[in-house]
Amino acid sequence: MKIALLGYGKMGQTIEKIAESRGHEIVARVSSPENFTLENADIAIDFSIPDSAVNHITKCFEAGIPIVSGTTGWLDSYEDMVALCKEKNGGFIYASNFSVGVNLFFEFNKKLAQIMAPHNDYKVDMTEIHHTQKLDAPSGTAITLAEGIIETTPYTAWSLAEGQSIKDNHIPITAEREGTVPGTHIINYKSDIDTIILSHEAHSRQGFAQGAVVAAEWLLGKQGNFSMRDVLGL
Ligand SMILES: NC(=O)C1=CN([C@@H]2O[C@H](COP(=O)(O)OP(=O)(O)OC[C@H]3O[C@@H](n4cnc5c(N)ncnc54)[C@H](OP(=O)(O)O)[C@@H]3O)[C@@H](O)[C@H]2O)C=CC1
Ligand SMILES: O=C(O)C1=N[C@H](C(=O)O)C[C@H](O)C1
Repeated sequence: MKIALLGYGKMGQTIEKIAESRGHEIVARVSSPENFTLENADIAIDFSIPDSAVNHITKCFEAGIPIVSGTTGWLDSYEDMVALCKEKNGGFIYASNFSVGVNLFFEFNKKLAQIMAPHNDYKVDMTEIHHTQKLDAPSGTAITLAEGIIETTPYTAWSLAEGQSIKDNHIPITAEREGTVPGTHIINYKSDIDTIILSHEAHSRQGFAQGAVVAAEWLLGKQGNFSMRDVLGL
């Protein structure tokens, strides 16, 4: 595959190595808002910044290039991008986290939430820990985890825990920024008697990048809006 990398920072560069090791060619490395060309690309992989994601996705649909989007922090426009994908017969996968381990963790999270739903003596809270360069909070992964809990429990929303009191039916999410941490997510169910903890700790960016390349290989030649559940057959 000929791949355009939209965003060539920590993730773009890790994806480049993995894509080349799997026999793909990088035909564009984009790291500025200036006009860029998708000429010669079979597919685009976007790991850039929240403010550029919608523009990147729109340009790909207009150029008929399928796009794998890993950028977080732009999800207010997600439904618009899904509609545009349909209108333009595009190919699209967004995932807040492309690693296989985290996608399994998403499934465990939903199952645990289902089991915990009747036990209202347990209160849920979440902590995500990332490197200090991260622009958005909470992480996209934490938002996906919260949505997985909201599906089957009396919780109706999530709120960033920043000292103020949080409504009983909101899931508090604490976002910590520390050194170079690639990504850690911890879900606590706490009662007066005990705490149940489900956690995932990424050791590097390898899993995110590998998952994005696998998603791109899977998406090539398909039309529609897909998820990592489709890619992994979950
Ligand atoms: N879904 C997933 O599995 C994962 C998602 N992410 C998400 O991916 C995104 C990128 O993460 P990461 O690589 O760590 O971040 P970096 O800051 O390392 O890289 C961002 C890149 O985007 C570039 N950029 C800035 N503005 C634009 C623009 N307007 N158009 C194109 N490129 C631009 C930056 O260029 P410059 O350096 O010149 O500013 C830089 O190359 C984040 O949103 C992060 O949350 C991260 C890991 C996994
Ligand atoms: O910015 C990061 O680094 C990461 N972002 C994603 C997110 O917001 O969930 C995925 C991963 O946790 C790393």
